[in-house]
Amino acid sequence: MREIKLTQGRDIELIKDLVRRFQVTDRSLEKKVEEILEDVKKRGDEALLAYTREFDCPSFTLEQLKVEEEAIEAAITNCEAEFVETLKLAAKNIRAFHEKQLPKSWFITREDGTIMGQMVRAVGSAGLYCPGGKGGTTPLVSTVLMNAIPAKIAGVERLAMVTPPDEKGGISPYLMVAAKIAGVDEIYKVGSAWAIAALAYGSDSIDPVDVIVGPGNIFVTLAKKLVSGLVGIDMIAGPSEVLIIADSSANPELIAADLLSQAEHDPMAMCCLVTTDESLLASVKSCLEEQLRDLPRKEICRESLKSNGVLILVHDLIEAAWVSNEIAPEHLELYVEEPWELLTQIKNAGAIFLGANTPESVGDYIAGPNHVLPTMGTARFSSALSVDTFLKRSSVISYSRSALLKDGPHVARLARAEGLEAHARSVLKRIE
Ligand SMILES: NC(=O)c1ccc[n+]([C@@H]2O[C@H](COP(=O)([O-])OP(=O)(O)OC[C@H]3O[C@@H](n4cnc5c(N)ncnc54)[C@H](O)[C@@H]3O)[C@@H](O)[C@H]2O)c1
Ligand SMILES: N[C@H](CO)Cc1c[nH]c[nH+]1
Ligand SMILES: [Zn+2]
Repeated sequence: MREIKLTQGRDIELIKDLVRRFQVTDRSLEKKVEEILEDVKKRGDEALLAYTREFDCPSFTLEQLKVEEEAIEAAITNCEAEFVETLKLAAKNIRAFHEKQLPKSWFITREDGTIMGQMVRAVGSAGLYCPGGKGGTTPLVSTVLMNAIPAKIAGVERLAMVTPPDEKGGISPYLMVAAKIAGVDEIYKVGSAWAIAALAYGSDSIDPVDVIVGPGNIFVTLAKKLVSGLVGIDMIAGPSEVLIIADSSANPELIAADLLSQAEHDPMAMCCLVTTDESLLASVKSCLEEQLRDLPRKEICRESLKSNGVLILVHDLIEAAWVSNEIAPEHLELYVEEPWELLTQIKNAGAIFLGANTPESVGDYIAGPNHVLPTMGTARFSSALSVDTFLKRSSVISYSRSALLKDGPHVARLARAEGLEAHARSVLKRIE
């Protein structure tokens, strides 16, 4: 892991590559993703089949693309009762949290009788990306709930979920059970950038959607970025990130465990410790080595720590907050004696976890807030997936006769100042 000592105070040069991590993403990846999108736009299902065979399942056929209702029913019948209980508990907490986000339409009436307001409506359809891991080996079941529950609360009529198939062309039955609990309407076994293309442009088998949400690896993330504008997207929810601010009260074993919990997502995951205590750095390093030994995904963790793991020493917690605000991490843990006090210094982070009893994992699965979060520094300007992601607001305006008589001349004056005579006449014809 890289070590940085900010002994001379706020030296932005020393953390520049972390702050600009999105800009330094390999441009050739974006080019590759562009080609995939173009190919799916042109060839539709044929391209989906070719990429799926090349990357996920060599024997895949188009008949396997859509998950049949019978397969979903079988998954539900065969699923362990305890697992269903856990999913239902997570769903309940996620629903309770997101229901609070639902905004209302509103209208105001002026004295002259004009009515104005904002009408909130859900998008018609949403595409939900659920990561499957290489070859569908590690599906993120919890992400099904995080994607679908806010969409349902918003009132989206059609939820189409995509996830990569495994080597045999199947998907985890847990994904199907979660999809059923969350109210997903269609499930397609297709992943990566080509799945995003299918949701954006449509293909013979998959109708296009209005909004695409959900996290994914760098290919999924770049694809979402590129189709954004044609469809809505939630945000740049790429490879996971955690930044932990710790003081001398923190337990190095738990810091190491929390860093590894994100490192295991992806070789591109970013794990960062910012501390005021130099001795903690050494302890965390040895705890990482110790814990890595028997982790099933230790190779992914090692790669992530090697390429994107950083230990930063700072003078005080105010400086730690500055570092974190510059990096704008997806997840921020405040593992310090007075986390609520430190919270007042935090400006940019997707989700913030306070104190020794709040490992980031509780947010991944059960607490209730959404785990689909902005990465690569985009927490500077974007937020967690929410009910809002699936809503649009239309302005509503209704003029009375007396209001038009009063405002009409002003409209005409402004329109003529802009050289737009037709605008002026459309009002004047009504009041003259
Ligand atoms: N930011 C968030 O909110 C959030 C939440 C959960 C997970 N994540 C991240 O989501 C990601 C999930 O990744 P994953 O791999 O488990 O699942 P994934 O579904 O995103 O990626 C697997 C797909 O990518 C394809 N792929 C592999 N190599 C490719 C290549 N060279 N070109 C094109 N496609 C290729 C695979 O064939 C498969 O279809 C991780 O990075 C994780 O950290 C982020
Ligand atoms: N930590 C991920 C968000 O970066 C979410 C997740 C799903 N499952 C486990 N973790
Ligand atoms: Zn996680």
